[in-house]
Amino acid sequence: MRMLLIHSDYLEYEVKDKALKNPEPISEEQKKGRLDEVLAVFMSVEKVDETNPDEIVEKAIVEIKDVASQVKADRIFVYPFAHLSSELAKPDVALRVLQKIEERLKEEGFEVKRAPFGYYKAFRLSCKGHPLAELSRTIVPSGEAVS
Ligand SMILES: NCC(=O)N[C@H]1[C@@H](O)[C@H](n2cnc3c(N)ncnc32)O[C@@H]1CO
Repeated sequence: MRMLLIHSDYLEYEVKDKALKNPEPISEEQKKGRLDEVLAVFMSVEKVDETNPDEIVEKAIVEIKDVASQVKADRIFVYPFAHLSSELAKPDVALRVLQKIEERLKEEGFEVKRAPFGYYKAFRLSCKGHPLAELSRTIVPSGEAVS
């Protein structure tokens, strides 16, 4: 999994079009979303993650909690983003991983939104610009090589 973490004044999105034949079903309310004072986490779930999705979820939680504590963010935006890797996991695996990450972050006490999966979306983001405002992380299941 590749993650781009942006500490932001806000992130807002608007669903524009389907990017998959069968995108995640969403309500009218989910077609737009915004969080203020948020750690936006853009995530590409990778093929290698398919060997142990549950482990990837827990490794992602560790990394996100670490950055969130450093930048003092208690809101997280989980953002599916298929542009950080050329070796993407299948959509059904990727969606399950991202749904589980959302669920686990809520269990950890964060306020969380997750942008809809399988769509083209317009988004606006205001990066805070401090030294830790733009970070990336790469995680793989144990025993796998980072490509
Ligand atoms: N910017 C718009 C967009 O990325 N849209 C992506 C993601 O929402 C989602 N998606 C599909 N596969 C993956 C994956 N492996 N990891 C993350 N998201 C995925 O499906 C869309 C088309 O690839």
